[in-house]
Amino acid sequence: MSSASSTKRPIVLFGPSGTGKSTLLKRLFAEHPAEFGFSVSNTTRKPRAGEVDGKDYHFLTREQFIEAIQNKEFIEHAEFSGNMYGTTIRAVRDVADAGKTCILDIDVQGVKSVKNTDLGARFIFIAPPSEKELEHRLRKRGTDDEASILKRLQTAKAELEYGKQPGAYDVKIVNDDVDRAYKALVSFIFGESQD
Ligand SMILES: Nc1ncnc2c1ncn2[C@@H]1O[C@H](COP(=O)(O)OP(=O)(O)OP(=O)(O)O)[C@@H](O)[C@H]1O
Repeated sequence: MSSASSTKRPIVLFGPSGTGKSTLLKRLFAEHPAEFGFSVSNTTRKPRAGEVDGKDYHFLTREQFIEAIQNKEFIEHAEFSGNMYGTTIRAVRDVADAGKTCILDIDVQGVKSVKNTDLGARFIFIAPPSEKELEHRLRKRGTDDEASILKRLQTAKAELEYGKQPGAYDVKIVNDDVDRAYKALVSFIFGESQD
């Protein structure tokens, strides 16, 4: 394998809401700004002042977006407040072609979808020390109301179940102590298993 894409295999992080994926990624991007990138999302929302097509988002019409869904171009897509948003396989490949490792922070449906592509991704399951601790972190984070917390905990059960399936991930990192978890993350990402 010699193409840029094959040497920059995307990294998929998944795991229940509140396990600390954003916390770990924030540190990774801060310490290695040139090496990693996020893919540019697609949306049917109108550009806001200053937003650049292809940089902030790929701005599509609803018709274009629906056509792309039908052509199976999306890894994941969803509708929020009347606008469609999604990540395409192409957008992930673009990051590798630009010489960076694409990081995807997605849900289990997205994970399954990436597995059905030839992106050659590596999968990292970020797990909480326990369901109790997960609930504690979500409450402490203070970004969600009670209904949203309960919904996240419900979804978490299914995600933890998925994580038990054989072949679900390449590595599981329990985010008990954030420094330890971060070290495990970096060691896997830069480790020998990269190619
Ligand atoms: N190892 C840790 N120990 C204690 N608290 C942690 C740890 N890692 C993260 N946290 C805290 O837990 C909360 C949830 O973390 P974070 O927002 O990074 O989760 P997430 O997995 O990205 O969630 P979401 O999928 O909802 O974006 C945050 O308040 C964060 O500061």
